[in-house]
Amino acid sequence: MMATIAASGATRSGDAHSGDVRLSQARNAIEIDNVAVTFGGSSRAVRAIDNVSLTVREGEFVSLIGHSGCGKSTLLRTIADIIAPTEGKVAIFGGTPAAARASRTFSMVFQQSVLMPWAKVIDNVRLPFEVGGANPKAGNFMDPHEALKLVELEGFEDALPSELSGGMRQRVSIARALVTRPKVLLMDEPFGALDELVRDTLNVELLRIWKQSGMTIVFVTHSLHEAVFLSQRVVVMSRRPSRIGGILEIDLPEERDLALKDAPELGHHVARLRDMLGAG
Ligand SMILES: Nc1ncnc2c1ncn2[C@@H]1O[C@H](COP(=O)(O)OP(=O)(O)OP(=O)(O)O)[C@@H](O)[C@H]1O
Repeated sequence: MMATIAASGATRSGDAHSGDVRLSQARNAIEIDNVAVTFGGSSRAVRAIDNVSLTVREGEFVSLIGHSGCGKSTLLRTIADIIAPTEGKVAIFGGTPAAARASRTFSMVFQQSVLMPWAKVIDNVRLPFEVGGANPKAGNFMDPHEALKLVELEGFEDALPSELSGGMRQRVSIARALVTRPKVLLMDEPFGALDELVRDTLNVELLRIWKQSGMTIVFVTHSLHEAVFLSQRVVVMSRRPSRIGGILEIDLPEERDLALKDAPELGHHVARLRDMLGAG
């Protein structure tokens, strides 16, 4: 049975898409309706996720956690139109994931920064305009220089990826994801390969960008602390075939800085998530 803990009634300010968004009045950004994904043929079939239903409101920050191999990436890739559900359906602002992909409604960031090693940072950020069919003049897109400024990489436009640290490379990936001004950002363990201090810095930067942009973010992580620090809701997935084991509402203050990472309130939420994972 799904456990939903403590409604937060969270509100957000600084929304760049539509003014202040009160989540309770927001549109549904993502609707996942009874989705199941089975990989492989009949003799080697793997049921990765089963009977998953979830609604993410516009402007919300939701994290997915669960044991390794439980299907977090599979669920995210189903939203991103990379994997077609075997059963059920996914809607993004009421349309199909394929339509959302075509209209650049979402961007995705992966654990490894997938950059072109021979191309300068600025050209990596411009990539969606070069190969993705996004016309910088047609849409309300961001200047690539502005995207680099947002991730605090001003001055590195002409550097090659090999000249950057792992954290800086991941910032380039985020800038590239932001350049099309997506309404939804799907992030699959984006900071999982980074050391804790860099991860902390990027967590704070991501919250700032989220607040400024008004984006909806779905974030996969193994780190319970990271999930609690960033999110308004954390979705706990059970072991495979994965279902939603519970959802924890994070009723922490809206303004979050690094001091919160060591605060007892955050620790209580982490402990609750650990219990929920144990029960899954
Ligand atoms: N393309 C694929 N073909 C076959 N099986 C797959 C494929 N992708 C994922 N799986 C299987 O589906 C299950 C869920 O995988 P998934 O990568 O979604 O888990 P995860 O929760 O993201 O794992 P982790 O936390 O370790 O990254 C696993 O058993 C995996 O082996």
